[in-house]
Amino acid sequence: HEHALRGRDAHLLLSFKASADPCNAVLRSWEGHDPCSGSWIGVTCYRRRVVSLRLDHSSLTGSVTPLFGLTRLRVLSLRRNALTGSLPHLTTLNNPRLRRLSLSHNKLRGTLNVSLPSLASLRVEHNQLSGGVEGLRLPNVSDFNVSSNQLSGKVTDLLSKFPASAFEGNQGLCGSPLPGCGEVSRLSDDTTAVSPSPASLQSATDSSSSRSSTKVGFTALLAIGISDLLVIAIGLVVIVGMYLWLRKKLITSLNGAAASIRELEPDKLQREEKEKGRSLICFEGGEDLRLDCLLKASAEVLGKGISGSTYRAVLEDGIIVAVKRLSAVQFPSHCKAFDRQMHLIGRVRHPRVVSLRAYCNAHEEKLLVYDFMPNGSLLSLLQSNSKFLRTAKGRLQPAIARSLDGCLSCAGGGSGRTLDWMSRKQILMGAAEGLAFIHAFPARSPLVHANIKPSNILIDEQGNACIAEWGIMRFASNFHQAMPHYPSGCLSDGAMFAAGTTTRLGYRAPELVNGKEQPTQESDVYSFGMVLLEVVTDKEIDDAESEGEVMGMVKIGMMCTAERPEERPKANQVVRMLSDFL
Ligand SMILES: Nc1ncnc2c1ncn2[C@@H]1O[C@H](COP(=O)(O)OP(=O)(O)OP(=O)(O)O)[C@@H](O)[C@H]1O
Repeated sequence: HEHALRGRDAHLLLSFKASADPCNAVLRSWEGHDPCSGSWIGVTCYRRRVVSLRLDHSSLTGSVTPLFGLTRLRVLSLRRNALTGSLPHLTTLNNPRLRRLSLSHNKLRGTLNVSLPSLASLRVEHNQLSGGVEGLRLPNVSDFNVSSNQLSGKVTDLLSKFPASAFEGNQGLCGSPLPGCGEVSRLSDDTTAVSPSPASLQSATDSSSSRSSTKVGFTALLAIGISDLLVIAIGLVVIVGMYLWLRKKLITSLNGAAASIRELEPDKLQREEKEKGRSLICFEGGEDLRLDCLLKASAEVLGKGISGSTYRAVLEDGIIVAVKRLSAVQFPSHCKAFDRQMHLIGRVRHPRVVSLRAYCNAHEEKLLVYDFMPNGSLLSLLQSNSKFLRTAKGRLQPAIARSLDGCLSCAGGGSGRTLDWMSRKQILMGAAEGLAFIHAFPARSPLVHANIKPSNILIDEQGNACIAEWGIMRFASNFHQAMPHYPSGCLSDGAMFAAGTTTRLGYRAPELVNGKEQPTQESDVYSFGMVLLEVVTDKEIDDAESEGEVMGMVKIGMMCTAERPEERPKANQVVRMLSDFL
């Protein structure tokens, strides 16, 4: 039975592929009948059943319907594609385990009917969904957004706890937290009530003219005047009295409230501080991560650097994340600025930047949870590509050679693939795009990566390079020691020569060597330039086509590694220059 269900998972994924990627451009790795072989991009399995499918920003088209036949699915994330069609009625019957459904920024139509107690996150903003929201029965959803669709009708009581931003951009939706449904019609009623019709105006004129024609005696006029004055005076006394009474009440209650806040505050703060210390602070896409689950997850060390160790953690639901455990020596304090920086990093979302999904800043533990990049780092690619390792492996006993493969994958998943010229250019371009995005991100002061080196350029499921681990190093206590420089002998001589560097500074810009200057966007460009020179001057490039281009790329590297920071190009200029080679 299980075997048949596995076969069904494969069949459903392949029928999704047929409509989503008809040209076989993105889902090329979806081949054969085993989605759990580890080679199908975006697919995560647990006990050989598909539990997660993440293919954001993948230019997919067609219908998502086949995917809802995956009965073990927990996470479905297909944001920013061009998916069309409607969503089927989702119930516990078909999708009993679905926890996260992220289909924002697509072209989905039809109505929303989802009754799933298991669902914790529903994001379908920026689609063309229509109809009401009464079909959403989601008692446990904590992350919800249906904004910028064509939904209409009243927001149900169950959903009214979400902020207005979760519903905005739907012309026809009304009711808390949006303006009330009756308000528009009441307003128009009021308008008709107060705006006099021509007929009523006519009759008012008639009656006033008839009054003026009536002769009223002086005594009567005096009596009317006095009674009017009396009414006004009484009214004034009542209003002043009420004002004084209300003012007194307000002051008493405010005093009481202030006193109670003062009394509660220390406790409350302590409690919050404690809770904060124990829990994860989650950002977009990490909403259902929990610290206890993370600590229980089976983990494997990916590597250890100056800033701490990184683990590959497989959570209960089969989701894989990378957890960076910051070294207590380098990051001993628990400062507010660190929290502010993490919140900033958690907001940065770009296909070429590894997303921070959550973090924990407790006194005894600082954990950063990132998307896991399954194809290792540029460092591992360069190493597994190196002649030394290949020739060494040739001379070794088969068993030892196999263990060398293992070592490479420990060091970040070295694939052993040949790094051809085109891949090198694409990796550099991806990293430059990620860096340019970080540099241009709006923030109070310019954002800086401060740790650019090949082990922080990671390769995602689709083979794209992404920039990782940025913005942390400025909190390291021994910041300058921790800055990216490389153990002598590792950076290729070609790169050192091209950069005109005689001393072994590695990726560290010369202005940072005295230990007084803080890293800047210019020093990031320097580090990137060193990486670029290393990638393009590698003796292993044996692609004849590349010969003419190498010199052009070296020129870019030399510009980036100019001695004077102000002479270096900006990251976005580097992107433009690199694009000429692609
Ligand atoms: N999100 C991730 N997905 C997959 N592998 C990762 C991820 N983050 C880091 N790694 C890999 O884990 C290994 C260890 O990374 P780590 O950041 O701890 O050390 P480092 O980059 O060598 O040094 P530093 O501490 O200076 O950053 C590296 O090979 C890195 O490529």
